[in-house]
Amino acid sequence: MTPSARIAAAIEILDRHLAGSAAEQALTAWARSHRFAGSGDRAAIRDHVFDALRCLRSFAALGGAAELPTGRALMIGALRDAGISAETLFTGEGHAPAPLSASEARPPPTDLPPNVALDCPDWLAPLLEDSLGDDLPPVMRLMRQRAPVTLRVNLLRTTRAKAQSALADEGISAVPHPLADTALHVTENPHKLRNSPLYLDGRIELQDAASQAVVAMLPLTGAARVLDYCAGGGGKTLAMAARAPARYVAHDIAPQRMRDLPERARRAGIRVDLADSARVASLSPYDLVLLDVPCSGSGSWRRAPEAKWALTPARLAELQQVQRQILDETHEFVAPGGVLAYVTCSMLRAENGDQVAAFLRRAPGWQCTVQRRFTLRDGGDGFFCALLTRVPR
Ligand SMILES: C[S@@+](CC[C@H](N)C(=O)[O-])C[C@H]1O[C@@H](n2cnc3c(N)ncnc32)[C@H](O)[C@@H]1O
Repeated sequence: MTPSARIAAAIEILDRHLAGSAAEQALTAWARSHRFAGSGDRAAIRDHVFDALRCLRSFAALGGAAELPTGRALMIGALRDAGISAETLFTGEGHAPAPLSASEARPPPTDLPPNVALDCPDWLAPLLEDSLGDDLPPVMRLMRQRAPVTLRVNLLRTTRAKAQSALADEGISAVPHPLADTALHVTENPHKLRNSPLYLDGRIELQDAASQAVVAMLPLTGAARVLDYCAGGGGKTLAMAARAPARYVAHDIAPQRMRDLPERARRAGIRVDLADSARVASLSPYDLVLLDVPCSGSGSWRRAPEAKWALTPARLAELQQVQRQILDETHEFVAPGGVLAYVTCSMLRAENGDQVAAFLRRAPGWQCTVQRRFTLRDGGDGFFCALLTRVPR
């Protein structure tokens, strides 16, 4: 496919998304009806679509969208944002999009309002500013870019240096990431990872660097029993188990999310018990309970940009309620002297420090010993981790 034809495909997919389909669904539907498109075409089109979703407001404004964005406006805006003249690709020739109309060809505004330029929803700007202060503009600028591809090296199976060199032998370049001693930042050929023997035999996993840094903060040494209460796919369960031996118990309100965990654990040389709520209670107390709670995901909007635009004040309030509830229903599982680790991939104070402060007011006999927030400026996704210790009586 030509660059213009890829843009035309992205326009079609974005229009389908703007009409209500999830972006992944719209991409899959397009690929099914265009089987001639090769993997390189599909990857390039996907990049166009996700770039546009990350930068929805600014691209729409640069593309001259009136009220609501359209696929065409987004792609015209994307080209202008990259300093490329849209006329060179919107030629109408072959499979290229139709030439620009007179209104589309009008020069774009030169000074976009700050929330538009930063692709920040208006209602969220004050909340993000309250949380990030002067870091808001640089963090939101980074949020407009693609997320880095980062690996976690399974230290049970290899070392970071050996993994780096084995990857290089396969043509995959990676460099140590400063945020965690297990992290490698992939700088070349990330598309080769899925078929790499290192991935297939459990020596590496895809995992964000800040996510790994959070796991490195957990007091695992000497812990005999560890519960991952919101385990999901089990990324953090596996990362913990690769750091220190213990009995690892994984739970999730939606157990089907953990369906790949046994196979991933087997590949990684790790044992994990999957447990329902009754079993979680019967196995308590735990030395460490990890609560990687559901949240706005504001730290990972680069990877899931639809979530940035879908979040509403009502949904945020609902999430805060679930977070409170999870803290309240699990803290009794922690042994005296043990730790409740409260983690989000959010940068919003309302889901982080405010939740911890409110929990400490509700639950006497607990203290917060460590609290750290990561932003995109640290080199990974945005995360928050607070270690709450149950003071022995
Ligand atoms: C942030 S994700 C977990 C990601 C996972 N820890 C990882 O590292 O791959 C949050 C998870 O919490 C689960 N969840 C939501 N509400 C819950 C609840 N009340 N109790 C337990 N798990 C819950 C969701 O199903 C989701 O899988």
